[in-house]
Amino acid sequence: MSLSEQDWTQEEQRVHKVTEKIGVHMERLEAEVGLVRSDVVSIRKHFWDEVTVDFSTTDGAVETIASLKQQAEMLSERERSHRHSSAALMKLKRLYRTPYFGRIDFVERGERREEAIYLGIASFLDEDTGDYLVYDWRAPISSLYYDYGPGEAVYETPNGTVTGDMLLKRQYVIRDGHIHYMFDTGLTIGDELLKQVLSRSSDAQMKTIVATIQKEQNRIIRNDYSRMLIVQGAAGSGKTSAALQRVAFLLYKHRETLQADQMLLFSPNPLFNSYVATVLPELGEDNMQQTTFQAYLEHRLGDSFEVEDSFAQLEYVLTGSESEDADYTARMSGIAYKSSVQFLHTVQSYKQRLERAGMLFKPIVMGEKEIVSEARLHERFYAYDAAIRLPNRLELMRGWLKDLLDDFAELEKHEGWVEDEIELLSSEDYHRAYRQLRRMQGGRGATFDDFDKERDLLAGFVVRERLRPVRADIERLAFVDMAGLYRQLFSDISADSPQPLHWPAICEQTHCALAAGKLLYEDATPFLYLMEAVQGFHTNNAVRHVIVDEAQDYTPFQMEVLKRLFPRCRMTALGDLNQAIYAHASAYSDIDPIADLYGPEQTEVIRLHRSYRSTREIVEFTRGIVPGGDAIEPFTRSGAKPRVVRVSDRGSLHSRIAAETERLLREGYASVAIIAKTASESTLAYEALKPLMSAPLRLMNPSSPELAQGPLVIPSYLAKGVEFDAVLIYDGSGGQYGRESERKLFYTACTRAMHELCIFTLGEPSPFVLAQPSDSYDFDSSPA
Ligand SMILES: Nc1ncnc2c1ncn2[C@@H]1O[C@H](COP(=O)(O)OP(=O)(O)OP(=O)(O)O)[C@@H](O)[C@H]1O
Repeated sequence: MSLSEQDWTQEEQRVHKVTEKIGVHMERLEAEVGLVRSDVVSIRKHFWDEVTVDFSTTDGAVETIASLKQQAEMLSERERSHRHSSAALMKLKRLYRTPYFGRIDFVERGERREEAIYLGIASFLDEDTGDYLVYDWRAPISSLYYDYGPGEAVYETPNGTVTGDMLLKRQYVIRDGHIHYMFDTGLTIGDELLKQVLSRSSDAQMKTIVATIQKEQNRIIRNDYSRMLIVQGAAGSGKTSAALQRVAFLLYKHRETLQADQMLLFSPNPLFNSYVATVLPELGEDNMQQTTFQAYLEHRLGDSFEVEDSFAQLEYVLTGSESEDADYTARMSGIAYKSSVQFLHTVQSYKQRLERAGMLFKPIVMGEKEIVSEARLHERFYAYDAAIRLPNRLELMRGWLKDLLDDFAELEKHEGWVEDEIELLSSEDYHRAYRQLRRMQGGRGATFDDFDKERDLLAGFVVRERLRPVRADIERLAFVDMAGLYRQLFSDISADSPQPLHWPAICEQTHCALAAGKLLYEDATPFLYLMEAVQGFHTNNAVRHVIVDEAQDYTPFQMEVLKRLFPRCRMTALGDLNQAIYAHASAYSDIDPIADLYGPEQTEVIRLHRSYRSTREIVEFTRGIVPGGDAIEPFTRSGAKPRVVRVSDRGSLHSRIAAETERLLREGYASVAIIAKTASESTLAYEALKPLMSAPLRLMNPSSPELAQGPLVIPSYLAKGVEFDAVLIYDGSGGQYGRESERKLFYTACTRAMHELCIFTLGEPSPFVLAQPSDSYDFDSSPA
């Protein structure tokens, strides 16, 4: 629809008027922020001037504490106010540059007058008239913009449904107070604008999408009733984007009760964490908490075991070969089994059996001396009423053991070694003992003037110090032999359940790793689950919403652990079965294990079929790689066809890749990723390519904290969730991507490309390439 000159003039004038008002408000707020800041500085500087310190009398102490408290409260109130007004100022600054991006004219049923609603990243009120000059994109009425085109339209408010007619829907690109583009649109949110947005060059940070949210994405963002929302969507369909705008939406809708630190995102890797970290701040919200499942495993098990990480497992899986290595074959079978629902059920029934028999304990010892034998622990445990749950029995045992330890300590005081230790006490220890004694007696009458008493107290101190680690072990239930219980589980399976292939070798591998103090990645979560089932599940009630990105990579065990860990939270799980790259992927032939987590009543599944990231040509090529790919719809943005470049030796491979990278950089692409299959192949590629390039090349590995700008080399599994202007597959030959299990990895790597995709192959291309229609890519086998 073409817009008249008058429209342009009016709209320009409005932008001018609104930015002017925002400017006035900003100036006022800037002054306010300055004042509050100087208050904070001054209170911090003169904190002690205002406090009269007097601890010589009880009244003096009470007064001192009261004045300290008052001073601290005043400081924290000023600090809060500073944070608040600084955040408001930041928001206004953003609005000043881009006050709004959309407009709808809406007339409510039964009303005469239409209202023009302008949408921006935050609301802005005209103080003189009380009118909204800009509506927050998350306000109830703003959903009209995302859900409807001109015509009848409906939106939900807390007071019910509002129906009416949308007379106009207009989009703007406003930068620094000037309208760059403006057009009226139909039902979808301007394909034109979306095309422009998607055509731009990517960088190391994800962008907000509020101006161009699509209807199906809006359903995800505004869904506020399901306990579990599952988003199953094609690569590049906006799952992560929708989830992040959803966080912003929920923070807005529940602003009285929900804070950013009560929302937690589980990311596939730390690189991804940094990639998405700017989205919420750009929307004027604080960032939510971000972590990885691996970090959680480390936190829970890292003190007792060396926990293998998921990437080390993947490296093993991707570099080994079934035909050459029996260990490898057994481990692959073990990974699949240990990640299965069947194994989850086996662990659950094992736990039930432990209620009646089979618990294993470690004797409680001090050095060589046994304080409580294994047999006694065992006997005590099964002496409790069988109806008492395992964790509760252990809780009772903990109390019992602490009492036993006190009795033991009392007797131990008279042993010869104690006398020797007292003799050896340094003056520092002696003073510690004295201070401890004072503390225990509440600071009253503690003196070392009586020799016997002194000896007794020092003996108590010495024994207590010696028993400190024993007490700590009892506190953390270390007397339960968890490694033994996990090992025993495997003998149990031998007895009465169906066993996977290569069972003896799987048991052997598990035992060896445990004996070396290691937990293989596939064992870590089952082990944690068993530990929690026996000792009691850790829970976190503070977190109210958990978002699991790349949920297809989570095993049923991991999902179960998350469910139990966050019993009060709602969950959003984002996944794409076509990108299930782990060896345990067969655990999900569909999303059932995730869908079953909270049951159908509490679960909603939304599917996204449209892919926005890549050009039509790239989507048309990549969707052929995966089963069911026909359902993936490309967005109407065109670019060059993917290229397949076949070379015959590694030297040409490197020179061609270097030349291609340089070309792409010259053409203005900011992010060019050379994606290798594994970390070891990435290192090899990096070392060879670095000297051939004029631009600085970066190597990404599992411990890289953030995605580098510019050209980089990255292992395929680390590129998950992120995107690049151009992707060069380092070696897409049949040798590298030939096994069925590598299909999804190859798909994941190729779908990282936004504008250009080039697959280099050393020899025969992968069967996943050759299976594509030959007109879906350009083939080049000429020498460099
Ligand atoms: N409505 C939209 N408006 C503008 N850009 C969008 C929109 N939806 C998605 N995009 C863009 O498409 C790209 C892919 O989005 P995103 O990473 O959220 O997809 P995804 O489904 O999580 O992808 P993957 O599963 O492949 O990691 C991003 O650049 C994102 O900004």
